[in-house]
Amino acid sequence: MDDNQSSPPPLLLSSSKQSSKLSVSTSSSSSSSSLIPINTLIEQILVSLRQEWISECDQLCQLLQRPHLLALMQVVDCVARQIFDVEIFANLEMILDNTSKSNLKIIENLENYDTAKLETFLDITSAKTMKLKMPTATTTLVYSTPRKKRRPCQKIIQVIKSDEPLGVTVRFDERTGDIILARILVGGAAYRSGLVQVGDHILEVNGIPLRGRSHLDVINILQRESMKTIITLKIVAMNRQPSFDSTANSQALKSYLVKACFDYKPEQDPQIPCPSIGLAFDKGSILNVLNKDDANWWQASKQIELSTGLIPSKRLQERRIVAIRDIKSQLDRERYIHILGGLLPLPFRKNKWCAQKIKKIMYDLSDCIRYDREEISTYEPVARYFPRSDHCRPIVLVGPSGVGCSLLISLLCQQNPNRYREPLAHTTRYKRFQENDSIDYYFVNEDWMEHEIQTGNFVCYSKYRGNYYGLHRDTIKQIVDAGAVCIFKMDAQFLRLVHTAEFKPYIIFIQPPYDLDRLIETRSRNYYDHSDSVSSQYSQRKSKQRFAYEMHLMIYESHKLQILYGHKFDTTLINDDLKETFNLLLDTVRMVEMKPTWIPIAWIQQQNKSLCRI
Ligand SMILES: Nc1ncnc2c1ncn2[C@@H]1O[C@H](COP(=O)(O)OP(=O)(O)OP(=O)(O)O)[C@@H](O)[C@H]1O
Repeated sequence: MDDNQSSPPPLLLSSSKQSSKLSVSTSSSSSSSSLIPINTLIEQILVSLRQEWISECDQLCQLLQRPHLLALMQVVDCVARQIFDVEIFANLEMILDNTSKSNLKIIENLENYDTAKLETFLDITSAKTMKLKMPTATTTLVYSTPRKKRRPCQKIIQVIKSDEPLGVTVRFDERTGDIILARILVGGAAYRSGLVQVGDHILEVNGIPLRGRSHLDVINILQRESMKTIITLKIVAMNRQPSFDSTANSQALKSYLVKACFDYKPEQDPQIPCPSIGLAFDKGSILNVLNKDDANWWQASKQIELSTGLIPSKRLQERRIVAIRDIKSQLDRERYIHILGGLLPLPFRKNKWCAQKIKKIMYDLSDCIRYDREEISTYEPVARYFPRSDHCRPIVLVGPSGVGCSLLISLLCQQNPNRYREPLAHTTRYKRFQENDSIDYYFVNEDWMEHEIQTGNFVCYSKYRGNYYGLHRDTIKQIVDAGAVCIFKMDAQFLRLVHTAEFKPYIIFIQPPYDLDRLIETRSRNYYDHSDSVSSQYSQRKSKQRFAYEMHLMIYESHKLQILYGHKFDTTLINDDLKETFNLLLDTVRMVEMKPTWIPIAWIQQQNKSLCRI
């Protein structure tokens, strides 16, 4: 390069200024012909910085070593070479680690590079780098044929990534035989490269031509090659935007958080376009939905993991649930039932005591009178709720009969009676001699109670031996207004009456251990202590059978509750060892009091609406 040349490339100039300040001896400033690549300059600056004992130098070192910055600098060097026509690449192999022969070919082809396009590419890459946190390094090189009039240009692109998948799906055009990019996962390696777009045609992958092969062959090749760290694609770029479309990108990144109301295992889903990029999740997981462009398959990531995957859209999942519910044949139900999520195989063998019951519970949801068929839960939009001093979220325990909800509540209330309080129930039963009104129960007359039930003031109620028992919403409100934590158990079928913006309850499911022997072991001492005295061996055996049957039923009931109402549970505690369960309960309740928790976004919207009305 001529010394008198008016405008040297800005990045090179700034680098050499920097280097002189840090006393790096470079020959770049003295002679134009010995202009050195930026990457070499950076290495020299790093050597010099590492000799300094200043924390800022450390930070600068880290910045300069970022893979994306280095990738950008490689491209800048290429551009500089084109513009200034100087030999700046002394050693091509050094520029690209792991350079294969095909990569060298790409570099050779850079001779014919369209500089304007390279600059566009730089814009794209830098814009993406600014917008996204990148968990893995993605380096991209691009070679494109000169664009002829109205003809889409062919490109060879290269993505250097970790062992993550490339993050794309393809579809086949049966008419033309083209293999077309159908979907690019937000945040995936291909997305971060910014070099491919939905609609591009893929001609080759790592030098293997794809056209003319069977679908299965193409899928196998793509799956195998896309897991490699360096992947080179020959594509025909269709419908390209002239420059990076930042609005489209920000649209794609507009995410929203949902709580999953079903379990999902992509490898068991026969309909997913590509199981390896599916996102597995459990009921209750919080998902970040990043892209809803496809009506059937959304793109989402989990809260803790950054990688994006495919999940069935709300519409698709709702349709499947409805379809599966109406399947008549038992065999088909068993085949597709996993798509519903949560319908687990039984954890123990059927026996003569409950074989009939099993079938009903597991497969005849339509027969279950408690099940609300109108409610199809797939994803529930959620928001964070920060603890407030004027509203402690009530804690509701739900579980199969006999699992231990009452015992846990009484232990918690004994631990701190001022902080944890159980609301008193109402009853129409007559007051017994030793009982006191407002201490044992609120004793009320039947007309009043029926009227209150009609007006929806009882959050749960039942009739036992001709008498009503129930929990009035005012009794819960009184405890909440007093600033205490209201804790009570309730039948799951009434959850919707209390699962409201007014109370914002935190629902804990108390589950028995699903190991039947363990359940019998933990509960048996209690049972035999309290069971009637047994005289003969026969009646003892009968009593044991009856007890085992009850434990069976508890597990069944628990499964059923999880299937039907699991999406409403905030957490699940397994009541195995009583002391451990109690400690877990205490930790959970304290966590709800002190830390942010997830609530349905609808509760916040409802509250805002009612504030507006005021
Ligand atoms: N972890 C445990 N280990 C041993 N026994 C337990 C455990 N949890 C509960 N129990 C016992 O199980 C019995 C039933 O408990 P509890 O009455 O609390 O159940 P519940 O869920 O309230 O049932 P229900 O709704 O039918 O009243 C009690 O005798 C209790 O002592």
